[in-house]
Amino acid sequence: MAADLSPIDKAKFVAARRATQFVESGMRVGLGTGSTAAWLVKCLGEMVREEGLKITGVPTSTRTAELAREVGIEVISLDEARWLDLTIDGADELDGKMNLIKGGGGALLMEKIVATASDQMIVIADSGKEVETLGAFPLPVEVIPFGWQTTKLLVEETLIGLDVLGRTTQLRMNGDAPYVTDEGNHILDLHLKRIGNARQLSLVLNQIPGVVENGLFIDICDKVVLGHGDGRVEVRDFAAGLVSEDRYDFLDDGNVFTDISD
Ligand SMILES: O=C[C@H](O)[C@H](O)[C@H](O)COP(=O)(O)O
Repeated sequence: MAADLSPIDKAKFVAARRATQFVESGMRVGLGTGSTAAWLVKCLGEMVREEGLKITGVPTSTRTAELAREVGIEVISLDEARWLDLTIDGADELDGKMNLIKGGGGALLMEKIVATASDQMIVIADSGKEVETLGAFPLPVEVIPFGWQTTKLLVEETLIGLDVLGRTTQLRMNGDAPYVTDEGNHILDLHLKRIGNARQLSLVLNQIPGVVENGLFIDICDKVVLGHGDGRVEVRDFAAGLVSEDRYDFLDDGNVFTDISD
């Protein structure tokens, strides 16, 4: 599964693979969206098929639902599960307090609902996603299509009084048409460059009529599994700091080896 990967894909893969160590049989697991989460779903699928792992997955997008079914993971809805043991998902940016920007792939709304409905959220990412201050990655804000231009103006007006460096907002496009999320909404990408107070920004954005949710995940993530291009992978816990650092070796036959002790 891991033959001939570029360094960035290696980093994503080892983060995903290491995170599977936190998944136990019987768990209800929130399955994230994006290229890193796709590795996770593939690794979990392999464990279901070859090692008898028994889990039910709650996907955070139609893309992830399709992939999960394809690799053999039983899929249920959040309404069926109600509450989850664990969610594992990627991120576009993460800071030292484990606050995140998510939604680069348009799945922020379902991702935030699923992560919040979980006892624990683990973020898997390549080390390039780590930043000192959030904001270089454009912040996705999901808005309902009705009156989106007015909502955009209100968002821009709101940004004037806040601690951000840039204030450009753009409707996300899919070719010539506005991008439409799984829930039928549009996305405004906010180019803020630097977000001084992410908690305040998140609260203020969600008060604007027409805004459904924003991509700031504050105090939601409990653990980060950070992969590096050379196969190293760090596990960090919000409470304990750095918990472990392991290294995966990529063998010529495409197999991956490590001796993780926990
Ligand atoms: O909407 C998409 C999600 O928030 C993704 O988890 C995020 O964009 C990271 O994706 P990737 O793992 O592809 O960088």
